[in-house]
Amino acid sequence: MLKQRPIEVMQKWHQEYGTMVTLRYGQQLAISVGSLDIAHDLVSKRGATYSSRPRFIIASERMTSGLNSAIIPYGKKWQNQHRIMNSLLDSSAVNRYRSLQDMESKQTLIELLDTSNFEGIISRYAGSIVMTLGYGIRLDNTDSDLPAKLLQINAHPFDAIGNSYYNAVELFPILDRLPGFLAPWKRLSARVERETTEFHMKHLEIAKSASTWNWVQDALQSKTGSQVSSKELAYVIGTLEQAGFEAILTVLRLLIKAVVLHPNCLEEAQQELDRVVGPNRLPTFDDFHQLPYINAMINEAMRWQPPTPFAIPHATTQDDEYMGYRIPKGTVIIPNIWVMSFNPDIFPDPYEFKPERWIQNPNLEHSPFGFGRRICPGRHLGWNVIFILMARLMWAYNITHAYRDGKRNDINPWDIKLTFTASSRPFEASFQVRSPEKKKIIESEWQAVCKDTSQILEDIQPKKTV
Ligand code: HEM
Repeated sequence: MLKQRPIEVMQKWHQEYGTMVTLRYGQQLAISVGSLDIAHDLVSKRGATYSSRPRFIIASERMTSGLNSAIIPYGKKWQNQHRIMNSLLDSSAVNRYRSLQDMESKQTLIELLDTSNFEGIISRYAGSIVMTLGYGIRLDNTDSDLPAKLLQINAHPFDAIGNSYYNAVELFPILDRLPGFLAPWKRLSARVERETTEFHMKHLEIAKSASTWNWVQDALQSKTGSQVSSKELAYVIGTLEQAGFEAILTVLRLLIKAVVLHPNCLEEAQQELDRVVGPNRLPTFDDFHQLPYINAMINEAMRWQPPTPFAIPHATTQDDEYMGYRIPKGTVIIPNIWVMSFNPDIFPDPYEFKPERWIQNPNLEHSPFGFGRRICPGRHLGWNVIFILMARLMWAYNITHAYRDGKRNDINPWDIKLTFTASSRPFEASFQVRSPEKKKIIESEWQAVCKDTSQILEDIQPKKTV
């Protein structure tokens, strides 16, 4: 059962007061929006007004030099960074990255033949894809500490945003003028800033001197990318690495949990895979449109336990009026994805994991990637990386509860770490290959696939026009 956490308190307020709940803390006004239509009306349709972020003195200005694309205000700097990110992540760019995901998902399949300890394995998968694209650095085994480091670097600013002690500084910015010995956050922020900058700069340099294509080199060849400073570019790519890695890992873990807890859904997915793909080959990206149930599972997982329950709060840059209400400049807008996801009028039995609802009603809508101009730029890559691995895992394996000393390791579906993001706490699962024939296919596919990072990057770089 859910416990009363701040997120559920807000849910109660929405049930009591309706789809828009106004909160006031100090001088700051915030509106939690619990309806998809209203979020679209405001954030998507009135993008010129609703695309900034609240001022984050500690998380943005101090900890990340005002350069973390996800939390900087709307304006020229964000537009430049957005242009760079978009050219690396629009759907045509993302389609070129498929061969890398093909190889990495095959490695994941082969690793699971020997162990069910999936956490390190999916972490390597997600980390290797973003680090290879970003910098040409492949993680070919689970020993690398880079995935853990990416999580840590990403956590610093977002933990600061969720920290009520630091929020006092955001509410009363005058506190930030206190001398260092009375303002301990300054020392901590300076350390975080140093570590984050060193981490991103180190990888930027590696990527620059790499012999093959990567995101850094791609960006440097563009007009905008060549005009921003090295430090800013290091942060743009670094933000993609940390945000992308954490989000992909969170959704993969969530889907594995959903599959273990809902064997009927795994069975349905396997029937679809057996029908469309058959026993003699792995699923590929070409099967995407013939696998609606797998796509419905991904949709439903992100609805059932939204990875970013409040998106990232937006802020208004001018006064506005909506349905007779005045919304002043500087209002924080919280697209409350959590509340939207559990609306029983749109999603009956909202706490149940029911992929079939997306098949029964193809017009069903939700928005796990946020809204408007700040919508997640990594959504196409994220979906592909998750789709191909889940399709292959469910084709190849039965994924069930783990047993220890004959006793089933039960999983509490709602054991979630809820901060700025919602991520399932570690749990165990068992992966058993579905047949000796499938094992052979996994082994032969892994043997045949090109594992040479340089060759793969060479092939996926944009083709020059002559
Ligand atoms: C796979 C699941 C993912 C989910 C559920 C997700 C979700 C989100 C959400 C809700 C936002 C905030 C949008 C808003 O402000 O309205 C966001 C922003 C962002 N995401 Fe994702 N994301 C995912 C994958 C990725 C990937 C793979 C990358 C990078 C490769 C990425 C990079 C970013 C960045 C840079 C932003 C900030 C955009 C801005 O402020 O302009 N995300 N994401």
